[in-house]
Amino acid sequence: MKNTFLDQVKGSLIISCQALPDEPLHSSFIMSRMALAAKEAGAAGIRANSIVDIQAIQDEVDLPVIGLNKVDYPDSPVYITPTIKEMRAVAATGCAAVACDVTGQPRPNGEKLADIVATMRAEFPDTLLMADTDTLENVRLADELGFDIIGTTMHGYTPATKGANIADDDFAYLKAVLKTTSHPVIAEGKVDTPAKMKRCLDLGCHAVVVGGAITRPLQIAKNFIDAL
Ligand SMILES: CC(=O)N[C@H](C=O)[C@@H](O)[C@H](O)[C@H](O)COP(=O)(O)O
Repeated sequence: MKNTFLDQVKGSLIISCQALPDEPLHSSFIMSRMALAAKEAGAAGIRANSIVDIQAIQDEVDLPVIGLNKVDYPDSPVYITPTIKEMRAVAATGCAAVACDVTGQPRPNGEKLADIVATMRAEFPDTLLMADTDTLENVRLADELGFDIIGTTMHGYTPATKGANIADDDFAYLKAVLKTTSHPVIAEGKVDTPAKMKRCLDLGCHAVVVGGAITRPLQIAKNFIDAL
C-alpha cells in the first residue's frame, strides 16, 4: 500500500498534540480532542507521543499521524523513540510516519541507528521514517541512513545546539538544512507564530510542525503572564 503522507501534508500545517506526565493536560482523551480541534481548524496531520495517545487520536480523527514515543533511559540522553522496541511499537499503531532522534548521541543499550533503520525497513516497509535532527552533520547522517523526512526538531535541544532558535537570522539554519538535503524537510521546534510558519514554507519546507504555541496552554498562558 502506498504511503500518501507526504502528498497529504505538502505545504500544510501538522499540529503536535503532546502532553508529558508532568504537564497539566496529560491525558490521551484531551490529546484526542486537541487533534479534533486541529482537524477542524484545517491541519493536514498530527504529531503525537506515546502509543495510547496515538491510538486515541487515530480513533478521533482520520488525519495522518507522525508517531513517536518519548522514553528516558539511564544510559543515554536520547529520548525520542530511542530504541528498536519503541520504534516497532509506534509503527505497529499503523501511523504514517515514525519519528526518532538523529542527533549522533549514543543510544540506550548501545543500539546503533543504522541497525534500527534496517530492521524497520524490513519489518515496516510502508512506514515513513522522520529524523529529528539538531545539526547539519546529523542531517547528512539521516540522509546517508535513508530517512524519508528530515525534521529540525532537536535544533536548540542538544549540547551542540543549546540556545539556538530556528528563527535566528531569518531562519539561517533552516536555509542551510534545505541546501544540505534533497529529502523533504519538515520545520519543527519553536515555530510559534503564523508568520514564522509561513516563512518556513516559503523557504521550501515540505510542511511545518507547530506544537506548544497551539496545544500547550501552560506555555501560551506563561507568554501572557511574562508580559505583565
Ligand atoms: C525537543 C522535543 O522534545 N520536542 C518534542 C518533539 O516531539 C515536542 O515536545 C515539541 O513540542 C515538538 O517538537 C514541537 O515543537 P514546538 O512545541 O516548539 O512547536
